[in-house]
Amino acid sequence: MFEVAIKESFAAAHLIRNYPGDCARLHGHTWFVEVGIYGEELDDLGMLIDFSKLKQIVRSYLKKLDHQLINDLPEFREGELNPTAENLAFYLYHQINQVIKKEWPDKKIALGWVKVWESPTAWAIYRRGKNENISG
Ligand SMILES: Nc1nc2c(c(=O)[nH]1)N=C([C@H](O)[C@H](O)COP(=O)(O)OP(=O)(O)OP(=O)(O)O)CN2
Ligand SMILES: [Zn+2]
Repeated sequence: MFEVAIKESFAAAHLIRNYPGDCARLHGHTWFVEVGIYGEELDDLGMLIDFSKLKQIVRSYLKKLDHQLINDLPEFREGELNPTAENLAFYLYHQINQVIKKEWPDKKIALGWVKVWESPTAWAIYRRGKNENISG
């Protein structure tokens, strides 16, 4: 099995609702996002997926978050997801997975995981479910 990953970043503010401490107050981060793709077969160039193509897809979603207050986005408003690193990884996983499934309907590649770094010392990851096969 091959696996490739790319890393991108964006800057955004958030506050964690109901957090028992400082993180309940508005504050900002430079978030780093890593995205991993896996598959068994390489193309004629010897690539699983072109890094540049994968970066384009990821950037198109990070653009929506860049210089935003994440809590203002519909998916992260009151009553929806609390904007933790875990929930951002979950959200980005499902957004990016839709594109991967649409653009590679032959199922040669699959999204494996999305990792979100909230600071240089803390990250959260959302991984493809153990029971999801490559065509899931
Ligand atoms: N599991 C999670 N824990 C925390 C999250 C999160 O998203 N998932 N988020 C926060 C805060 O948003 C905070 O900004 C980051 O926390 P932390 O790394 O503790 O912040 P510091 O950079 O101030 O940490 P140092 O103690 O200076 O290393 C909190 N927890
Ligand atoms: Zn934070």
